[in-house]
Amino acid sequence: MSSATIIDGKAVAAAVRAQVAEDVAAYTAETGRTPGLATILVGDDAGSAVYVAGKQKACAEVGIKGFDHRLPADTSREELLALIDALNADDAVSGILCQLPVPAPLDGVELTNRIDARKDVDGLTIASTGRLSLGMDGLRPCTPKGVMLLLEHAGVAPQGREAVIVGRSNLFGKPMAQLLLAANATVTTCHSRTADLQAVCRRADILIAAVGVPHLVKGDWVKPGATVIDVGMNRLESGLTGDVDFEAAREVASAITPVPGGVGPMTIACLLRNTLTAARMVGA
Ligand SMILES: NC(=O)C1=CN([C@@H]2O[C@H](COP(=O)(O)OP(=O)(O)OC[C@H]3O[C@@H](n4cnc5c(N)ncnc54)[C@H](OP(=O)(O)O)[C@@H]3O)[C@@H](O)[C@H]2O)C=CC1
Ligand SMILES: Nc1nc(=O)c2c([nH]1)NC[C@@H]1CN(c3ccc(C(=O)N[C@@H](CCC(=O)O)C(=O)O)cc3)C=[N+]21
Repeated sequence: MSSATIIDGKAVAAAVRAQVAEDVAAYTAETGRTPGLATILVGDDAGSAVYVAGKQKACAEVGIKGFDHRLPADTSREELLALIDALNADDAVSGILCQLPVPAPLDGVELTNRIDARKDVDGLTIASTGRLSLGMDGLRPCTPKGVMLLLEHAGVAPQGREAVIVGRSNLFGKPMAQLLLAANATVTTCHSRTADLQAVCRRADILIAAVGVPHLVKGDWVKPGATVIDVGMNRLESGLTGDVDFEAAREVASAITPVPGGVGPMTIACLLRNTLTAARMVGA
């Protein structure tokens, strides 16, 4: 029985973070400035709080100053827009991230779009999204960018390959499709209305699951020799689980990411890198 190479996202992310730490030190020595990342977390979702804490801790480790804004779930739209305006104007803040989803009736798209495009370290504003789809340079969404780095690390070149993404969110699926298209893959994006999802998945040389349904992707959905990327982050009583049946898929795939320790750590590493890029753009 063959078994896939496990793509060690934790190790790749550690290497990216070490490089960012070096680059931040050089930037600070040269300019006398310290890059800063402001995170905005509205409400008390436990999962979101863990992610934001992870982001803040990672900042401290690479010499980026963290500004941790936590607000109650009933914070008004006006108050949040005013906070974002203040952060946009603050020279100590190079990057701003509004953790999604935000509690109803707040509009995550509206809030995200209030962020100055030069400080958009999540790459989720209309401007950044448009730049990506037009093939212009700019800040790219962290998780899709992290997946591209993992593919590169695993020696998987997307050019000419069939890439199938399950999930079409603005946060991940859509920008992932754009990055793979830019890298000359043939891209299919699936969602809850896709007919015969299993058959579409089986076409994939690169299969990416970002759904939020534990173990949706079964072993026999994977084409033998494919690369499988599991973006899913499902907090079950048994622990953190992805969207792929890892034990079954690893017997069929040639390379696969685990959960945890796969894509998640790359998201944070790419966020740090985007923050330094933003600092260079805004001179903060
Ligand atoms: N590792 C990381 O850094 C990150 C992890 N995540 C994780 O990835 C997962 C997806 O998150 P996100 O991208 O925000 O997705 P959303 O929850 O916003 O969307 C889920 C997508 O999956 C599709 N979908 C739902 N059920 C099915 C199904 N049975 N068959 C096929 N498609 C289905 C939906 O289709 P439709 O559009 O038709 O409703 C939708 O496009 C979550 O587990 C999340 O926690 C997300 C971002 C970063
Ligand atoms: N504006 C915005 N930007 C985001 O980037 C964003 C967001 N909103 N909302 C939610 C998703 C999810 N997300 C993760 C980040 C890190 C891990 C991560 O570090 N995961 C670790 C495990 C962490 C743990 O143990 O809980 C791992 O997979 O090894 C996971 C998920 C960012 N997101």
